[in-house]
Amino acid sequence: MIPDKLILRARLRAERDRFASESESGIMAPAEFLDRLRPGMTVSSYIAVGSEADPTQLAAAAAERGCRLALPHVTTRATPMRFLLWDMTEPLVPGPMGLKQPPADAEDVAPDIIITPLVGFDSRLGRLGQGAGYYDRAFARFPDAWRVGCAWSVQEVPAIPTDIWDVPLHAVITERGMLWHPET
Ligand SMILES: Nc1nc2c(c(=O)[nH]1)N(C=O)[C@@H](CNc1ccc(C(=O)N[C@@H](CCC(=O)O)C(=O)O)cc1)CN2
Ligand SMILES: Nc1ncnc2c1ncn2[C@@H]1O[C@H](COP(=O)(O)OP(=O)(O)OP(=O)(O)O)[C@@H](O)[C@H]1O
Repeated sequence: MIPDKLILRARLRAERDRFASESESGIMAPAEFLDRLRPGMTVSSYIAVGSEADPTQLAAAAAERGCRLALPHVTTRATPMRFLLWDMTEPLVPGPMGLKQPPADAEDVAPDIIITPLVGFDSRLGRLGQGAGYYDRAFARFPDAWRVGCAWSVQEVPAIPTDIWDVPLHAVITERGMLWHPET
């Protein structure tokens, strides 16, 4: 039986905490990720909170290759997440749930690549997030963006339960490398 998303989320957060406290691993940019980057692309990253996998090396690699960086910005669940222009030197401001975000008056941008924090994933590139629907709604708004999840390898499970609104990822990057199906 496929466990319910709530139960799975709680288990995988605990798994992630344990892995992060025991491991020295970091996320590095795999060659297949670097191959996608083109100057002028807009790449949305995120600022890791707690035991989340830290995508800083992915964002830095994108900036080095001439991409513009963006970060997500949220206020309340009723308001869609925005993607705001950011360069790695600009200061961030505290947001809800311990997040660090660009100031609300930063420029809105349309991302070509969305690097997404994951609670869990499966080999079919199914994704489990925080459950607020921020990324699901963003993927519906930017259907042409390349969706790449970032996680620790211990966050992989045999099958993520899917709801009708779930949009699968194109790739997942962990400390072990990149999982994807190149024909997609
Ligand atoms: N680093 C990071 N930035 C992000 C997200 C994220 O998951 N991680 N988001 C993804 O949507 C958006 C913010 N949305 C969020 C929605 C819910 C919770 C949340 O419920 N957090 C739990 C604790 C989670 C944990 O223990 O790992 C909480 O505050 O109780 C956090 C962020 C945009 N920025
Ligand atoms: N395209 C959409 N438009 C409006 N609401 C949506 C859309 N997609 C998802 N939602 C809502 O958002 C919530 C998403 O729940 P779910 O448990 O699937 O989140 P998740 O995919 O794990 O996390 P997240 O998207 O926050 O990273 C659901 O309540 C769902 O009704």
